[in-house]
Amino acid sequence: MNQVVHFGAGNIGRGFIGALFSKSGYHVTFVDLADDIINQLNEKGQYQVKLATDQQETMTITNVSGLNNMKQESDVIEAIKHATFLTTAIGPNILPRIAPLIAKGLTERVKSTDDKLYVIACENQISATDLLKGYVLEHLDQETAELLTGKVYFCNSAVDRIVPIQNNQGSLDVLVEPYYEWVVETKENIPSVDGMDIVADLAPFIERKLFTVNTGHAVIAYLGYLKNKSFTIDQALADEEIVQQVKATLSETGAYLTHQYGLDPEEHQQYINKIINRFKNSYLNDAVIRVGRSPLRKLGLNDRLVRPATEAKKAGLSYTNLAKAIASALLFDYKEDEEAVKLQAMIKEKGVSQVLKEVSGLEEDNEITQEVISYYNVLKG
Ligand SMILES: NC(=O)c1ccc[n+]([C@@H]2O[C@H](COP(=O)([O-])OP(=O)(O)OC[C@H]3O[C@@H](n4cnc5c(N)ncnc54)[C@H](O)[C@@H]3O)[C@@H](O)[C@H]2O)c1
Ligand SMILES: O=P(O)(O)OC[C@@H](O)[C@@H](O)[C@H](O)[C@H](O)CO
Repeated sequence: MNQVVHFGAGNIGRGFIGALFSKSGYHVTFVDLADDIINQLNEKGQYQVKLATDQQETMTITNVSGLNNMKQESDVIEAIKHATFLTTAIGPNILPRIAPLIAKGLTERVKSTDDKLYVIACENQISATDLLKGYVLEHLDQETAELLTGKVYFCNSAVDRIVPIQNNQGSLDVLVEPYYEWVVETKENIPSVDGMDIVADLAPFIERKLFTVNTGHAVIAYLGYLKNKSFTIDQALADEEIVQQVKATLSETGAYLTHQYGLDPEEHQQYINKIINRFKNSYLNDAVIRVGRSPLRKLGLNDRLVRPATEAKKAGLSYTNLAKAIASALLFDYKEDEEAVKLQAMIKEKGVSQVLKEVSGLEEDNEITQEVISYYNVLKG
């Protein structure tokens, strides 16, 4: 049986990527540091993926097992030696931490086989696999790095499926939305996996996804949080002001995307409408505090808020609603979120303007910065 090593046995790992591989006839070895999940994967060897619909259709995911990367390093290396795919869905900030072990696995693998391995980071970040490759190369000597050529392929990807935080007392089962899209960039003839779409150029796909699904999601999460910290996304969308703000923001990202990639405006509008309907799914129970998580990452230069704003500005397009979205992200002060706590401490110590410079790469005299600050003061009240 073909093998996959997947880092991150969380919501997307179990509810999306692992599930697709299992359904395509692969054995999936999940690698995670959460003992409870790893033990259950090994004891049960299966779990359920349940769709967030009226009927709650359920699929059983089999041929799964788990390894703890902190305690079973040599087993992970062995698994990498025998895999066809190595995937991650662990969070972009964690990639540097798993890179040393992946490097060890690749070092052993290229000594023992010429079989091809496809590495795909399934994270909400532009060029996540390239970033992972860079971290891995830092841990390889020149000779081993050269041996990867023609044997190990690093493919960027875009993943789309809403999987909320699970409310099921530590069970392995995962509730997911029915919709999914997984686009992988490669020119190689890679083994087919049900649900994986191959493209030669990912840029329009990842930007369309990140600057529509994730920008829209962030607007609802941050404005929703300001209205009620315990809102879910669908509850926030019951507020007409938030609906209008999401639509206005997605018109701005839409104008940039159509300008940049020559998308058909009508088709893109249908894509936006479909996504707003996905957000309204009340079965998902998706908390604004999950969607707003890690605001420092989300305020990054290349992420869902700042990049479309800077790109729209460059193209002479409107970015005022994106500036408002950035301002609302700066107000995310959820105490259980490490990055939110850090962000608020930075704002208190240095002021918004300096934070925008350090976190988002926006200079003080940038017109975007000035708009963000004026919205920040209005929203702060
Ligand atoms: N949930 C979604 O709707 C969704 C959709 C598309 C993409 N994504 C992306 O997928 C990635 C994962 O998101 P998620 O929602 O599944 O998060 P999650 O928190 O449910 O899963 C992350 C998993 O990684 C594990 N982990 C963390 N640090 C680790 C380490 N050092 N070593 C090993 N395991 C470690 C955690 O224990 C957890 O099981 C993120 O990049 C996210 O942006 C999420
Ligand atoms: O995972 P994040 O923190 O980058 O973003 C939060 C949500 O917007 C995200 O998880 C979406 O649910 C997902 O990207 C849908 O495909």
